[in-house]
Amino acid sequence: MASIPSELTVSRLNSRSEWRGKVRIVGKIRGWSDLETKASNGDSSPWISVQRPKEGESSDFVTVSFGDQLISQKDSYKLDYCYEQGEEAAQLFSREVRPLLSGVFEGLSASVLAYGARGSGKTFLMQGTEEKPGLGPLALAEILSIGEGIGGLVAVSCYEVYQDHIYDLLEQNRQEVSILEDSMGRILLKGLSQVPVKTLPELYKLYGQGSTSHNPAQRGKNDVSHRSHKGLIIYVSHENKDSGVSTTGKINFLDLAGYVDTKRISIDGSNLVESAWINKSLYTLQNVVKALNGRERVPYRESKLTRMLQDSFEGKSQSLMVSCLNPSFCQDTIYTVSLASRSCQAVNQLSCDSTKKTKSTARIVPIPSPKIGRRQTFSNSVKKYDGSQLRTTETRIKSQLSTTKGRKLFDGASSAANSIQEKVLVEATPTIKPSSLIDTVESSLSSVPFDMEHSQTIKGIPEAVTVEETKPNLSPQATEHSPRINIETACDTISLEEPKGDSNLEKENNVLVDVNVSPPLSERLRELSNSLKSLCSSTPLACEKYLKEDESNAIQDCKNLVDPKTPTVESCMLLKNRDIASSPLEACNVMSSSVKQSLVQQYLNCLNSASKEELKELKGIGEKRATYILELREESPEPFKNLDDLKTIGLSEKQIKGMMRKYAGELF
Ligand SMILES: Nc1ncnc2c1ncn2[C@@H]1O[C@H](COP(=O)(O)OP(=O)(O)OP(=O)(O)O)[C@@H](O)[C@H]1O
Repeated sequence: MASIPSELTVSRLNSRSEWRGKVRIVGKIRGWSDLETKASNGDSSPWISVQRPKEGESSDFVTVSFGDQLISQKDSYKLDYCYEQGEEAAQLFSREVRPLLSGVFEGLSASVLAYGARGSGKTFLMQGTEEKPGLGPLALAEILSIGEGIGGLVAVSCYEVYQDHIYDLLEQNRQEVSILEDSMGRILLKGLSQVPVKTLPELYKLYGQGSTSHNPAQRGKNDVSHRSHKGLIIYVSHENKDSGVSTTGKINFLDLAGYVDTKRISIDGSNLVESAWINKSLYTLQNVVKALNGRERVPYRESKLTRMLQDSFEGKSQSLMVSCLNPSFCQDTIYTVSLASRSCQAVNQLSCDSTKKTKSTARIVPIPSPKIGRRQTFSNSVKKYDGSQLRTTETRIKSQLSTTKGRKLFDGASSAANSIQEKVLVEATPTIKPSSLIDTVESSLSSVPFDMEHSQTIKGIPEAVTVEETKPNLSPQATEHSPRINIETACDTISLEEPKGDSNLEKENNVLVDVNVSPPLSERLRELSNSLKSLCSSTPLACEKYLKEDESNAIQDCKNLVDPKTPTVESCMLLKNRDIASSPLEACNVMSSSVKQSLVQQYLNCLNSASKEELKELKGIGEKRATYILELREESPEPFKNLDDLKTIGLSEKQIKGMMRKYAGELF
């Protein structure tokens, strides 16, 4: 029988004791570059110091401190470990990455993420050079040598995440990759090629090939800086000769784009959008890491980055986050390490309390086992719904508005995104195209929100859950790819925090979710989801169709839903409201929020697709803003995903709120 080398299993088992939570967070101080060594004239003492726990101390953490004549106070942060200058990728690999590999051979997923300020050595650590290979090549070399012994097949994918779009770097035309989820909850990356590799030089060749896609000459004129997250996935497939069961495991190496404080550094319009996307995905990632060991719903869907990593975080998967630190003064490095420390302490606080917790919320997500072939891509086994038109949104909104409270609707409208204690029951708000006014039974079902008070009256939602801030998932992608009602996602909890001054960090460290409360929210919501699904399935045709396996049939079926006997929007909403609301007033409130979201979404869709002349007719959008919006749309097809995104065109929160009030008021 082909078995996994015992030293790997042993090292993995040994490593588990160091793994307090699902995510281990370590620091890595970058070595001096040749240029820096020359410039420093021999005086190159780092501004970061690392204190390790003294013998006899109970703490396992290391403390990272910053001190320098340039900053007055000394800040210190706790991490699981910190690698100092002189400790290179090879050491980090042996101690942190090698232990993950046996899991990969067992069919599990793992991920290694490097993040940090610009120039903090992320690429050097992850990719390295041919002389000094980084973590990705070191892992591949080890996987190839083990794979050879057990007859395993190894393949790789390379991708980048640019402004919330994923591109295949091994395809010359930079094909866009879509994230799909099958009925088992497995994440499939449609359009991402997997190329078999047998030797390390083959990987370097592919890297070179992939990096030509980064060649500015091959990109558009607005694409000069092109900061993006870049990833390498190594897949290992092998068959257990005894059981005949074949498994595919994978390990994801992600070189995250550097964090830049856009408030501190002046950057031009296009870079601002780029940085905003990068920072948004980094905040989401931080929130995902914080939520992973808790009962909170993990907000994977808030960015493509975290969504695509979902199955590398779930189940038995383990992740390593390496916080890369500049050896000389860099404000963004302090911010990076403070994020790392917060995530680390959240993870560890939660894992310390794990003995008090009820059973884990983690699902074991089976990993797809594609047959690895030349440029093979995952086939799309997931149904997709094309948003067929049943009736006009306009009519629906007007009729809904007649039952709601007009102006009050938009108190706090600057954030459908920010409204505290607002919850969406299902994952996606309808995507309403101004031209066609799409409406669907599903999107109507999807647009029913409820607030925490309501949520606490629903069977299955624990009252003691503290949700700080929540926002509806307005992502059109979510609608596109996930036609089924998914209540868990709706309850994603994110903290919409801006980068804070470091003085606030201590305070924030204390704001943690009370983990002693049980049972897990996601589990209880899953029960609720199932009861709603059965409710839907008791109505003929409509809801059921989304669950069909065959995509084209489903699309055709949805198109056929013009049958007047199809359950109407109202009937579906009524059914739902009856479940959610305990009184007519509550039902009315639920409907109000729903209408508010529909209007917000319609407004955003208009910003994302209307002509310049139409844009200028919108309140608050003049000639300049309309031009800028068109520029933003050239860079990203849908730059406005929530009302907060209007800040990128220079509108304040107050202005956004005022605009939305007028917009809603004019309907009357
Ligand atoms: N351990 C090291 N020893 C010597 N030089 C290093 C080391 N790590 C990184 N460098 C050098 O520091 C510079 C920045 O490194 P790198 O490009 O990896 O940073 P980065 O964090 O990926 O930057 P960006 O965010 O801009 O992509 C490079 O010139 C690199 O060669």
